Amino acid sequence: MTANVLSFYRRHRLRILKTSYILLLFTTLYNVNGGGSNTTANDRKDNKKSQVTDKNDKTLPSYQRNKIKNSGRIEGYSGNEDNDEGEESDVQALIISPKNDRLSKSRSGSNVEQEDKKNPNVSEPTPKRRRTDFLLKIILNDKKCLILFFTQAILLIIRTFLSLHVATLDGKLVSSLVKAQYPKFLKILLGQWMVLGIPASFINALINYLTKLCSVTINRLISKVLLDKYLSSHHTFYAVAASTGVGTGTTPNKKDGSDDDNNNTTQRINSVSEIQDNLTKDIYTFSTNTSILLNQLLKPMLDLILCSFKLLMSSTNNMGEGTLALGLIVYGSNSILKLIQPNFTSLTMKRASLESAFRSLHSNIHTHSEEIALLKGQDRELANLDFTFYKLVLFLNREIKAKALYDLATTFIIKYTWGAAGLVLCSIPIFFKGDTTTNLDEELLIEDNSNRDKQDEHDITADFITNRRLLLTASSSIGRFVELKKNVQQLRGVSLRLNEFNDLLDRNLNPQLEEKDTSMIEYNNSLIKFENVPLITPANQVLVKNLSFELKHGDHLLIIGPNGCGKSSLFRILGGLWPVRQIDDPNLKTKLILPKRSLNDETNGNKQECSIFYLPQKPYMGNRSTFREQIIYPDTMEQFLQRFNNDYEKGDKELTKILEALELDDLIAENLSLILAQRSMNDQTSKKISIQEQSQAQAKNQGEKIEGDDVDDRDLIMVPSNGVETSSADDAETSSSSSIINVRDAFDLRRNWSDELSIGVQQRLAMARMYYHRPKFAVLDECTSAVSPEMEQKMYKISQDFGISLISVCHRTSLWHFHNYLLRFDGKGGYQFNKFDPVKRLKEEEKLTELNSLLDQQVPVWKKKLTDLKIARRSNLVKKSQSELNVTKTIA
Ligand SMILES: Nc1ncnc2c1ncn2[C@@H]1O[C@H](COP(=O)(O)OP(=O)(O)OP(=O)(O)O)[C@@H](O)[C@H]1O
Repeated sequence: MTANVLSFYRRHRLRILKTSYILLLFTTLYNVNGGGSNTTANDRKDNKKSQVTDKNDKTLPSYQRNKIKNSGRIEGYSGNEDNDEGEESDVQALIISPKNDRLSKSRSGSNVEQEDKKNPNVSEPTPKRRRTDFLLKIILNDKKCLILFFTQAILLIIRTFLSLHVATLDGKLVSSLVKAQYPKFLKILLGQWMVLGIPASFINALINYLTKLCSVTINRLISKVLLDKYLSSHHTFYAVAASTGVGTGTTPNKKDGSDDDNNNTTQRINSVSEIQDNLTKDIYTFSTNTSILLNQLLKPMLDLILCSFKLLMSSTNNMGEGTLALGLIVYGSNSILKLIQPNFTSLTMKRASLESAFRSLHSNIHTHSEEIALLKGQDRELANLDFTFYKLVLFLNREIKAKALYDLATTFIIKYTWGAAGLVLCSIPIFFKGDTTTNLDEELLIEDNSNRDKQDEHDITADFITNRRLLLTASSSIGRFVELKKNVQQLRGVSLRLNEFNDLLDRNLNPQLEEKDTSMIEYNNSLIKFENVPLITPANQVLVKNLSFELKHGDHLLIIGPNGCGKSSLFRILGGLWPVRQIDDPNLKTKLILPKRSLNDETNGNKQECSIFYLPQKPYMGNRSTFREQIIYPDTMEQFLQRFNNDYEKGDKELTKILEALELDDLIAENLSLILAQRSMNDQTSKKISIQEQSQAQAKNQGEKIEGDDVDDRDLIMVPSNGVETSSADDAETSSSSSIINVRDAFDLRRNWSDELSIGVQQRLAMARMYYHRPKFAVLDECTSAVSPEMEQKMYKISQDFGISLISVCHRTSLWHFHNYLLRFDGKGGYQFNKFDPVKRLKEEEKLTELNSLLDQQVPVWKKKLTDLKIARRSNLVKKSQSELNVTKTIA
């Protein structure tokens, strides 16, 4: 039986060994991909362990901990050194939960239901399988990407064959060295080894180039898809920001400490920064890691297969079995490594989330620097920053600890255990030389003893070097597999983040919303009609149960009411930012008729006229855009040129007219003077540089070495000239006078508009925008609050002269006479909509004011008189009773 098996094995030895290698390789590969699920439990164990050890973590600067504790303003922070456990568990809860609870929520039933009930925009949770498709689909659907991967694969195969050839040449080289065969050595070195170097270097460089090209291509593809979705409509990016940013929490609540609460808080804190990271950092990391994936996967696989096959075919006996044994050792030790491997997927997600939270706080300070500075809120901000930074550092410490043990084990096992096993394998033919020749005829061996010895010596040296080299390659390939496992998990972490973001975008894509709303929404460019429309906030607060009114083009509506009654909310529904909800009463039908929202709607390539325009209290000023782009926003330059038949002058004239009407023509002069100042600065710099260049040339001629700060000065010349025409640097002295400057340059100037212009000027500039677009309806939400009363009157008057129907919220009665309809909210869910006679109403208001002031003046006077009278009456009574007493006394 044993003999049969042995003979079968001998007959099919090569096939059995090859199949075993491949099976072993694929099992290892499977572990690379499937390791994540196993490690979750380990990771939790790690986290628990580190939670205990980190309780006494003193690695943080004490000032941070003290600062956080002393501030006592962070919600829920115990502020007690002994009570670190609470804080730890809170931070831990935050860390354990994935970055974003969008995913975890979608897996936990009850939370989803509650959340979905609250937010009707949230659709059914997306199955996990769909998520994995998104990035893969993008890559697989792109031909260029596939070609790049395919070429990369071919090049990697060629490189592996070249490496094998180099290994064989190495063996031959050393063998000829040992035998002192110098001509043969030189022949192999120059004739084969060096020649092989040419294609090898070319292929290496090409692989590097293709990997980078692949990374850029994937980056471009994913960025395009996500950005297109993100900015697909005015609703999507607003809803995405609102859905992640709604909420008041700034720091986790320590005491209730539930995971979900913490998750929600993390999500809210991170929202803005998270989106930025998703659209920049995550895409970059994903594309870079994906582009090197093939290299990481294919190279070690090919190396392993080819090296082990080569070892199998080796002239040395039992080398194939030895390699298989080595493979089994590797498999076993790899399984041990798995036990202590941290979950890199979750580590990547958590780190990214905490980093985003920290960055988000920084950008918040940057955005609101003036307000915070005026409120002297730096201590509070520092405490918040410290707290967030503390959480990040705490997590990083844990991550380092978890990785350190793993790295230690990996290094020892890969470098030393596998290295030693490889050396033992290589030494077998040397130490057991007799065994390798047992099959040879003994007689022949005795006869050719001296010759065979020489031959064996040659074979053994060459084989040893070749085998050693092959084993080294195989061993480093297995090491790369272990690395690959880590990278694949990290890649999975990033792709989960991107998939979550994609799901969020999908949920907020406008078409879904419109589909739902088509029955309730109609478009009419000359009419705004609310029919039984409830005003409900995204937080489900009912502001007005049932609102109905109608406004035709040519009418002007004034909206008044107390703060928070829903004036701006009405505009949000009108602007399509909040969904239109169906009224509760089944007998009533909800309908909203409104003008077409978008300014940029195009039919057959022609831009349609603007139908509705919104002016908020704080106008949006796009920094880094030109003055012209500021006024024509959101139109592009192409649309501007199209409107004025490519005639800049005509367009700028129109803009100047608008600015003059708003008394903003000063801005043109201001821009021109800024350009002049900037240009003279540039002139001076170029003059300075030309002088320095001259002196440098002179110094060179004299053989002197010049030391100077010319590099810094050169940097100055990089300041953009903002389209100002300047003469050449040669006649720098005369350039100021000779250069031409015109109004067009003033409109081409780029400035930090939101920082450099006062709110009043910004409001006027926003009005200029409206005049430029000349919409049919304009929503003015306290948009003139920072403008002088005279200018305000002028602005409203011009608007009406342009035929714009105004829907305004304004507290000043001086603007009432511009309106003929009134919508009045009472702040308790009720409203009145009437025709509005401003003259009558104002007269009544004036009467009321007069009466009020009269009362204000008269009431204290009459009050005083009443008091005096009371006193007088009391004193009269006393006097009377005294006189009566006297009379009685006299009578008596
Ligand atoms: N994005 C939002 N999510 C949830 N609730 C909101 C949102 N925006 C506003 N609200 C709530 O809706 C209510 C009405 O807000 P709105 O801005 O419409 O008031 P307003 O009448 O314009 O007040 P004001 O005159 O002070 O501007 C407020 O209670 C506010 O808290």
